[in-house]
Amino acid sequence: MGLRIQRGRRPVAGSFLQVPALQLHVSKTAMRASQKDFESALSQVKLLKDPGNEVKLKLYALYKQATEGPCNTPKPGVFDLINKAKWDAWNALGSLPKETARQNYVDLVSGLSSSSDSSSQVKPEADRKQRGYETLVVTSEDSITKIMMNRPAKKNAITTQMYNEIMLALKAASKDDSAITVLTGNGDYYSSGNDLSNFTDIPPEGIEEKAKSSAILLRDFVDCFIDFPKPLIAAVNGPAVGISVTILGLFDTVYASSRATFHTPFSHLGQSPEGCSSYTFPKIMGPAKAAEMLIFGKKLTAAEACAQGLVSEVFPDSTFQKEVWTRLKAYSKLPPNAMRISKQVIRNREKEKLHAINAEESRVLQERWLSDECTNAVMNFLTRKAKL
Ligand SMILES: CCCCC/C=C/C(=O)SCCNC(=O)CCNC(=O)[C@H](O)C(C)(C)COP(=O)(O)OP(=O)(O)OC[C@H]1O[C@@H](n2cnc3c(N)ncnc32)[C@H](O)[C@@H]1OP(=O)(O)O
Repeated sequence: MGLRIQRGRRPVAGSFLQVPALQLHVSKTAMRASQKDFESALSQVKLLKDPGNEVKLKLYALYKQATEGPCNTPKPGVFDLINKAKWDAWNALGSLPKETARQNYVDLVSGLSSSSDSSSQVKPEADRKQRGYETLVVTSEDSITKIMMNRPAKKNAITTQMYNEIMLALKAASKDDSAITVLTGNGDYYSSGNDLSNFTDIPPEGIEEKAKSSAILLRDFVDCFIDFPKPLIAAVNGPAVGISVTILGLFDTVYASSRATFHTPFSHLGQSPEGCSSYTFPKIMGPAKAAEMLIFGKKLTAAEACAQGLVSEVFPDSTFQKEVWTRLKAYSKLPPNAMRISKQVIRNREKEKLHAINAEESRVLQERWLSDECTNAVMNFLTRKAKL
C-alpha cells in the first residue's frame, strides 16, 4: 500500500488511492490526552499493519493539527495530487484545537490497534486487492504488486483518469513491501494507447490549454516510470499501441504473449514519439529499426520485437499467464534490496538524460496536438472513419 508507517519516522500520508471525503473523528471520551499519551500513540502507530489510505490521511491531518495547529501552508498545485489531498485533509480540520486533535489522534490509534489485534490471524481478501481504483485492478501478493489496466471493452485505452491512477499505483508500489512490480492488461489487449477521446474534453480556456495540460500529464506519467526504483516488468498479454509500447523501453523486463503486437503509429496520428522512445528505441534496436517503428509506424510481431531487443521473451499465448507468473514468483523471492540496487546501478546514470528527453518530447507533442494533421486523425477515429 501507499503509505508505510515506518519505525523512527513521523507518520505521514505519503501516497494513497483516492481523496476520501474527510470525516472528522470526534473524541469518544471527554478525557484530554496527555503529551505522553500522544507520544505513545505515535510509537504505536509505527507498529500497526497498513490501515489504508483513508485512515492514513486522517492520521496525517490530526498529527499536523495537533503539532502545528490549523493548516498554514500554501495549497499545492492541482497536479500535485498527493500533497493536495494531504493539504485538503489538514485544511478540513479548520480551527479544531490542538488538544482535541491530539485526543482524536490517540483515540483513532487506539481503535486501530484493537482491530488490528483481532484480525492479525487472517489475511483478508481486501488486503490483497487494493480498493479505490476505477480503471485498474491492483493486487499485492507473493511480494509482487500487479497493476492491471482494466478497461477491456475499450482495449485498455488510457484515459486521463487511468494515467493518474497508474501514477498513484506506481508511487504506492515504490513504497510497499513488494519486491517487484508488474504492469499488465485485462482482456484481449495489453493497451490501445492513449484514449483518443481524451482530446475531446476541451476546457473553457481552449485547446491550447488542453494541449498544455496534456503535455504536463504526459511528462509526469513518463517521469514515474523513469524514477520507479524497483524491478518493473511488463506482461504484454496482447496487442500494444502508442504510449503503452513506447514506455516499454523504461521497463526492466518485458514478457510478451505470442499474440502481442507492438505498434507506434505516430505519423498516422499526426503525432510524434513519447515515453523516451526517441532515445530508448534507437538504443535498444538500432536507429534504422527504430525509425521504421517510430516514423513509419511499422507494426512488430512479438517474435520481431523480441529479436530487436524490445521484448525479453515470448511465451505461447495458451500458456502465457501460467509461465509468466511462475517465473515472476521465483524472481520475487530474490533479495529485494539487491534487486533494487542492481536496478539503480544499471539505470541511474541515464536518469537525468531521460528526464530531459521526456521534457523535450512532451514539448514537441504539445505543438503537434494543435496541428491539423493530428486533429484530423483523431476526428477520423472518433467518427469511425479510421482505425489503425
Ligand atoms: C495525454 C498523454 C498523451 C500521450 C500520447 C500518446 C499517444 C498514443 O498512445 S498514440 C496511440 C493512440 N491509439 C490509437 O490510435 C488506437 C485507436 N484504436 C484503434 O485503432 C482500434 O480501436 C484498435 C485497432 C485498437 C482495435 O480495433 P478493434 O479490435 O476493431 O476494436 P474496436 O475499435 O471496436 O475497439 C473497441 C472499443 O474500444 C474503443 N477504443 C479502442 N482503442 C481506443 C483508443 N485508443 N481511444 C479511444 N477508444 C478506443 C473503440 O472506440 C471501441 O469503442 P466502442 O465503439 O464504444 O465499443
